[in-house]
Amino acid sequence: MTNINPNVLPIVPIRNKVLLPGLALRLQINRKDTVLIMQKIYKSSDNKESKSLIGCVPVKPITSKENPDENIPSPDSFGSFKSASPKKTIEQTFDQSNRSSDLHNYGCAARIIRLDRTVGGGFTAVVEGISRIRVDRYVFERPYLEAEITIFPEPAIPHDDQELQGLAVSLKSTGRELLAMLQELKLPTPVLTQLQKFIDGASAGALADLLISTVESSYEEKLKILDAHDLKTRIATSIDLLTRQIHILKISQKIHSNVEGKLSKKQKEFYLRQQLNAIKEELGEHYDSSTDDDDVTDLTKRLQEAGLKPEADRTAQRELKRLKRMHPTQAEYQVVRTYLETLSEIPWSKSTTDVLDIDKARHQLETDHYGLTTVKKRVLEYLAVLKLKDDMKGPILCLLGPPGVGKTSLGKSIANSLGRKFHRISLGGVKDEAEIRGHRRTYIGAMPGLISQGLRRVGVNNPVFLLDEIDKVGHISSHGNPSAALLEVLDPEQNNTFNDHYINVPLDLSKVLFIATANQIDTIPPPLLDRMELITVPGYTFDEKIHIAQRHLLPKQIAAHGLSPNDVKISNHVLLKITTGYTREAGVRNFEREIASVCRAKAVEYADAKDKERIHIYHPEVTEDDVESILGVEKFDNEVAECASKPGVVTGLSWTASGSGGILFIEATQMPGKGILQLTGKLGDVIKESAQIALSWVRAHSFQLGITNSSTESTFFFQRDVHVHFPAGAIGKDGPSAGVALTTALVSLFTRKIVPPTTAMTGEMTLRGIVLPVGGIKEKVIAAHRARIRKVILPSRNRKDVEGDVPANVKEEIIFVYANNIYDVLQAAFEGEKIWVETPPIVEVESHL
Ligand SMILES: Nc1ncnc2c1ncn2[C@@H]1O[C@H](COP(=O)(O)OP(=O)(O)OP(=O)(O)O)[C@@H](O)[C@H]1O
Repeated sequence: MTNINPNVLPIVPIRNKVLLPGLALRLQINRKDTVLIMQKIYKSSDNKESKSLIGCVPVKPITSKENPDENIPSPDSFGSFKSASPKKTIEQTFDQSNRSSDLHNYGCAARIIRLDRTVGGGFTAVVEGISRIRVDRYVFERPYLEAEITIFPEPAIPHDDQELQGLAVSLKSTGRELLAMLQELKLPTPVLTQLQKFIDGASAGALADLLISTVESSYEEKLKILDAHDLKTRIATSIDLLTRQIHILKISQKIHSNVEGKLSKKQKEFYLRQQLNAIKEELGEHYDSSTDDDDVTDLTKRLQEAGLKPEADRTAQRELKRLKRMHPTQAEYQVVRTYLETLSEIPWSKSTTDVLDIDKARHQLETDHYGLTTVKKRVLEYLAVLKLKDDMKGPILCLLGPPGVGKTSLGKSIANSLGRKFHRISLGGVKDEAEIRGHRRTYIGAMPGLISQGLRRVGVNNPVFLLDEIDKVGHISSHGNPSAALLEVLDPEQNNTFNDHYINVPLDLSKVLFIATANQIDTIPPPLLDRMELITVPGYTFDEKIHIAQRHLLPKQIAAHGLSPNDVKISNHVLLKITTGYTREAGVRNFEREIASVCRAKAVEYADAKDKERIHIYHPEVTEDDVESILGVEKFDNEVAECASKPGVVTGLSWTASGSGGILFIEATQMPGKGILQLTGKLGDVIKESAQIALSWVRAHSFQLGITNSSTESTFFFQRDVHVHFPAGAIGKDGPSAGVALTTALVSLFTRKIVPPTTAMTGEMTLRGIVLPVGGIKEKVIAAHRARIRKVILPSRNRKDVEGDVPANVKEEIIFVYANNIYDVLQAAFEGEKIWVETPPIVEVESHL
């Protein structure tokens, strides 16, 4: 880190103002330079003393020829002792256009005591003068000015210097005289007390600086005081100026007393307030009111540039008028200012140009994501329509799928392919309608809603908004109904006049391309669902995951860890070990995390070898053993193999709440009792009813299945209780699709016959034993494949789903058995074992016609 040498300081040119030691000044600063200077200052934290020092150097005065208005006394100098106010248009900023040759030779070293952002994106800094400096040589001018300086510490008055002693006494008495005049003006006591304290306590040099800054003087006079590092000259000049001011005050008081009677109470208050501000400002206690004026001008300009819609413009003008009438210390001032700032930042008419090149878009989608064919196809159709019709009206796409399957990154890729800006709005946990629609401005701490904030952030009115986790948005409550607000956002017929309570003028969202994502469908309110076109993004098979890893995740992680593609090589079988042994998910998020851990370890190894100059011993290949030493022992065993076969246990296929498929073990056990069926595992009503149906069917066919000895025996089931449990008890389960698995589990329990754990099943069963089709087949089958299931028993009416949707490699590795009725299921589940003593009756097949 570099130290700031106190003899070399960054130079901040200031216009029309002079900073003197002991005084504070507010500067408006052009952003680009500030960032650079601030970086320089704050980075060099080693040298605390000089840490936040800058040199404030006034710009040379413009001669009256160059600017004839400059030396005309300001009209507000009537009796007041406000310093000659700079022309409002000339800001006391430092900007790139100032060259060293424009600057005065003397300045003041200052410490930055506060830094605030302004509306225009710049900064204002409050600086405190420390000591006079002379600029000896500019070290460089770009990107900001920096100069070698000489510091002039404040000299003490030597005891034997009679002349200086005398001057100091004279300064104090002139100061007291000025104070007496001010007391007559009835200024507030705290200000006067402070001034009194200075006069009594401050050294002559400091007092000269302070008093001079409170009297009316021209820029040139102020520069003269700045140059006067010699005490004698400084005190003498100050006495002159003070005496002149006292004289002016006396005259003005005379006029004032004549006029005062004619002033209304309001005018008088205004007049006194002006004076108070001037004093406070000079004492460094007050904001620079010109800054606020600049704020308003700046706001007006920005509102003009924002191209507001007529209705918004009317509101803006009305509020601007109110703002101008307000005093900045009023609490309401900030509220109105923030509101106008928000209005000016909404992209009313700014938009990006769409790149509607289907071929390019196809290429982009293909490069960013592996697989996901349906989604890509649908997106391209969407773009094609957009190209032909030039209108975004149409259903909102909703990507539905488990976490980590690339829904968010697909959204980003769509935005990229369209050449649009992308913004993600996370709706998970949004319970309050105001979060979508904003708070009314009467509310303390009111803010615009997520949609308006998103527009503000992207700065254009045609971005791609990804409404993430739309299924987690809250429903009606005491805080309103966020999903109803979303409905308005997503409705192409209404969203050109979306009403954000904070903005309070209609916003046009019709150019925004909304894409929603959801993990599950059940919790999406039906009206919202109705507006959206669902595109399912199913979980990946191991094969797909390995492709994704080789093509996307691994190169991404290698680059993220500062390595080059040849520095880490992971073969497919090692990747397979990572995904099977360390992750259990439908998507690839954890897989990516584990790959990142491997890359991190390789990065350390690589850097180490490089440091020791033994790069030749570094091996880019990652072996299975490396994986174990980096990631530890495998977290997940082969799920199915782990489960020993037992009577009463059957592997079912589920569609979990997270939207992914999964396998689940249904456990049934019996005990002596009274014929009670107990069900556990956080089950919904439908699944409970399926269990009842299963038990009834088994009881009805108990003789046929060899469970009871005669078809009339009824005691068997009355002497025992049956308990069925669905493990992972904390996760809610529902739906009819466990019907066949439940029946099989009960048959297995009572017949003591075993279903191999590598056989899984799904399907609804009627009381007559007919097997009905269920949903989510693709996800369930993919999950079964992930869990190394060999045989899957499915309703025969689901055959088309397997044939149409399931990836070929999965189909190759799994045996599918399609069942019309429960007898087919039992036959397949018990793998040809003889399960019935009597030939099963022919079950008639339901007609679908
Ligand atoms: N098919 C794919 N091709 C390339 N990368 C993918 C694919 N699917 C997922 N990824 C990568 O997986 C990571 C996780 O994806 P992303 O964050 O988009 O998941 P998500 O589905 O939005 O999850 P969530 O529902 O939790 O928000 C990203 O780095 C993404 O690039």
